[in-house]
Amino acid sequence: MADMRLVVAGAGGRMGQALVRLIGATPGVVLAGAIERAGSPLIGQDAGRLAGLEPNGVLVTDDPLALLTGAEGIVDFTAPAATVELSALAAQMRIVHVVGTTGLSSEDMARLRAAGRHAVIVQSGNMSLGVNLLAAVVKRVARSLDAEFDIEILEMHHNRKVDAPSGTALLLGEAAAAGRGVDLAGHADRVRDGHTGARQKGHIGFATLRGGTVVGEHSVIFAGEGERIEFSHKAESRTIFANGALKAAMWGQGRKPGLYTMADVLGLADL
Ligand SMILES: NC(=O)C1=CN([C@@H]2O[C@H](COP(=O)(O)OP(=O)(O)OC[C@H]3O[C@@H](n4cnc5c(N)ncnc54)[C@H](OP(=O)(O)O)[C@@H]3O)[C@@H](O)[C@H]2O)C=CC1
Ligand SMILES: O=C(O)C1=N[C@H](C(=O)O)C[C@H](O)C1
Repeated sequence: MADMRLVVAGAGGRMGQALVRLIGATPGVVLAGAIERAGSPLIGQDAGRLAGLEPNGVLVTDDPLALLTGAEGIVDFTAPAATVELSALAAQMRIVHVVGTTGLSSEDMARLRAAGRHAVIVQSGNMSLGVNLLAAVVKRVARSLDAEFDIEILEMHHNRKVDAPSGTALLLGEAAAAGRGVDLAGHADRVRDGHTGARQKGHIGFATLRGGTVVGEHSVIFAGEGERIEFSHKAESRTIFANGALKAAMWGQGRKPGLYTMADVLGLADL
């Protein structure tokens, strides 16, 4: 089978550069294009050189439509508005759209679901194997512990991150809520400030730290009477996310259109 031709959206960003490097080193995929937003100073630059490699001849453009006609997939770690637009183009082209972008609203998710009628969309707040396994463990543990155990989710990221709580923290919160059989939206304490009153039983709390160059760290804490169970994941490199994203792209090729998650890709969905 011919190599899967992939376009990287946000190719000049932290994740975009990691993807360009990994695509160059991964059998079965080839870099078919690189996109940045209109007006970006990166337009016209060589994507390989931007990623710290030898020039690869793929020049960054702001015209996704032209690139996607010659591609089987797009890997997208950008911003919510861009991701929603790209999902509509992926639907038009009937290709695979891997969405790593976080900070998506429920309206954005509805747009991705609609695009999934025609495209294969794989969306996850964290593409790593470790975090998706952690989510499966958290769901299972939450099923066994009642609301006497308070669930708190703590995350830390680098000082350039723009959304909070992180996509991973929310994914872990969804897993905990699913294990408990409740909906996260009605049970999440995403921010605490001032005289909040005592903790509400059954709620899932989030705490956000930002600083330095931390790639991504998450802990889920089950705090009970006289004991505490903690599960953590520490990302040491962005390659783990890029690796998951490429796995998702190849998994999606030839699959029925739909909105999928990394749990589907990794065979963890029924845990
Ligand atoms: N799911 C996962 O496993 C992971 C998800 N992420 C998420 O991925 C996203 C990107 O993270 P990161 O790489 O660190 O961020 P960066 O800011 O480094 O990169 C984002 C890139 O996307 C570009 N961009 C913005 N709008 C558009 C557009 N309309 N078209 C094309 N490119 C665009 C930005 O350009 P400009 O700077 O000019 O705006 C920038 O180059 C975040 O939402 C982050 O949370 C990150 C790591 C793992
Ligand atoms: O912005 C980041 O850097 C990351 N974003 C994702 C998130 O919001 O959880 C995944 C990872 O933790 C890095």
